[in-house]
Parts: sequence; C-alpha cells; structure tokens
Amino acid sequence: MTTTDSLEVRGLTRTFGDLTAVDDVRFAAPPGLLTGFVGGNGAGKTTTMRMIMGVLAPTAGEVRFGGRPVTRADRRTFGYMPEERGLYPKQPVLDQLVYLARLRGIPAARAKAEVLDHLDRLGLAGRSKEHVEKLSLGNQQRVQIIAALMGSPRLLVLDEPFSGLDPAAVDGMVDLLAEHTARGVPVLFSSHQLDLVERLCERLVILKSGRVMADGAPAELQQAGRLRHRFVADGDAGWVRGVPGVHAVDVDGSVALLELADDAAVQRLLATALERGGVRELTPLRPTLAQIYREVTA
Ligand SMILES: Nc1ncnc2c1ncn2[C@@H]1O[C@H](COP(=O)(O)OP(=O)(O)OP(=O)(O)O)[C@@H](O)[C@H]1O
Repeated sequence: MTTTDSLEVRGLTRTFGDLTAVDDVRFAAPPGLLTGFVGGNGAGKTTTMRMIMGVLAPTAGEVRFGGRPVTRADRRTFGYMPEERGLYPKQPVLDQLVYLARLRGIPAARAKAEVLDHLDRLGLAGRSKEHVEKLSLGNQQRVQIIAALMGSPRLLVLDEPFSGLDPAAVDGMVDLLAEHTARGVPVLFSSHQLDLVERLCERLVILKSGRVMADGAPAELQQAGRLRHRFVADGDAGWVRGVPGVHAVDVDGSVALLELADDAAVQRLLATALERGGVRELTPLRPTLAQIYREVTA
C-alpha cells in the first residue's frame, strides 16, 4: 500500500507549570523521507512526539496528517516507538508481537508470518520463544522496533530507535525503514547520534529549548552554515591574522582554517599571499552536521 501523506505540526506548544517544554514548533515530515529530529537532553523531542501520537494533549497548536487535522483513526494506523518502552517482560517474544499486530487489526496468520519475517531480519529468529525479560537490552530494543513497524503503518514516529543497537542491528533497521519510505511513509525519528543522522536523513529538524532552530535538507543547512576554507601558504601562514575580512579560526604553521567575510576578503588574502611567497591551497570546507548542530544550538 503506497501513501503520499505528510505529517505537519503547526504552532505546537506544551507547557508544564512554568516550563514551556515545546514552544510554537512547526515543521513537516514529507512522504517517503527520513526526517531526523535532533536536540540536546530536554530539548522537547519526546514531548513533541507524544503530542503527535496523541499521548499528550498540546497546550496550543495542531498536528495534521494528509492535509487535515489528525484523527484518532489516523493515529491507529501510525507506528510509534515511545521513549518509555512498553513490552511485557514475562511474555514470549513471538506471542507478544503477534498480539500487538492483532491489536492493529492484522489477521492471525498474516501477523505471525510478518513477525517471523521481521524477527529473522533483525537477527532474532532463534529467540522467538524467549521471554522478553531474558533478552539483552539491545535485543529488547529490536523487539520494540518490530512492534512499531507491524502492519504497514502510514507514519512512523520513532523515539531514539537506534540507541543501544549494535552496527548489524542498525543496518537491519535501516533496511527495514527503507522499505517503509519506499511505500511513501514519512518517518520521524529522534537521535543523539549525529553521524547516523547525517548518514540517513533527507530532512532534519533541530530543536533547542522547545524551539525549532533549523529545519531543512542537510545539504541546504550546510549551504546556509558558515563556510570555512582550508588555506595552505608557501611558508608560515601567521600573517593571515592581519588581513581585513579574514578570520583565522586556527593557524598551524603553513596551514590555516579561515572564515572569509566576502569576495573582497578572498582577493585581499590571495594578493597578500602572492607578496609573501605564494599559495599552495585554498579549499572551501562544507560544515559537517555536527558543526551545524553546534552552531545553531550554541
Ligand atoms: N510530564 C512532564 N511534567 C513536567 N515536565 C516535563 C514532563 N515531560 C517533559 N517535561 C520537561 O519538558 C522538557 C522537554 O522534555 P523532553 O523529554 O521532551 O525532551 P527530549 O528532547 O526528549 O530530551 P532527551 O533527549 O533527554 O530525551 C524537559 O525539561 C522535561 O523535564
């Protein structure tokens, strides 16, 4: 079943007493894309996701899906991995997942086949009869992921789905998510692992103190980020500090990391370099996601 619905949040706000945990948050998670939701501890990611899923009422604002306000019926078709993982410790893995799948309205035989397939793909095929409490935390996490992915959800909202997973499980998870995005499903997931977010995400929302600090495709955010240059002089580059419009972030012998105010600063830099013996290299450096994140949340 393919889908073309977007998730959209508009002006979403939530207060707890004097604290505004989520403050006028607006962004969209478009169909078929992985949208990464990042921000430090307490930034408001979980609170936003809980409001999207209807677990927590907003103080203000609205959640829309497919171009209209989200309904309870819509939410029953969403896959959600909550921060507080909700598995029954004393039930076997297979029984539990089949039960959860049946709650989503999947017929018994199909539910079992789907669960067994997912267990196999996340490396848990041999564990299906074990009680959840007997599994390692990483394996419990895999079971929790499967619970969210059952039954062709129309939207996936995943709170820290990658935390505690080993690299093989991350790869298995990435493959599974790709099948959902290929069907057009919007996927919103929170993470503190910026390297992983950089690798996976087609869109990014950065939150700080309940507010959206940046929102867009990683390449767009990189374009907007402060462009730096690596400069290598013929000889010591210490003189770059005196060139107007040139900010030397770091100078180490002949190599300098520079921020150049404008084209005129570039020309002044090159002219001065020629007077002093020449230029070996001047290369623009696009900021990494980690640098962008540090800049917008500083
Ligand atoms: N039920 C609640 N009652 C009071 N304060 C709350 C409640 N839920 C969340 N908060 C507060 O709201 C703020 C945002 O919390 P939230 O859990 O959404 O952040 P987060 O970005 O998910 O953080 P983390 O990365 O640490 O999980 C925090 O200051 C938190 O203490």
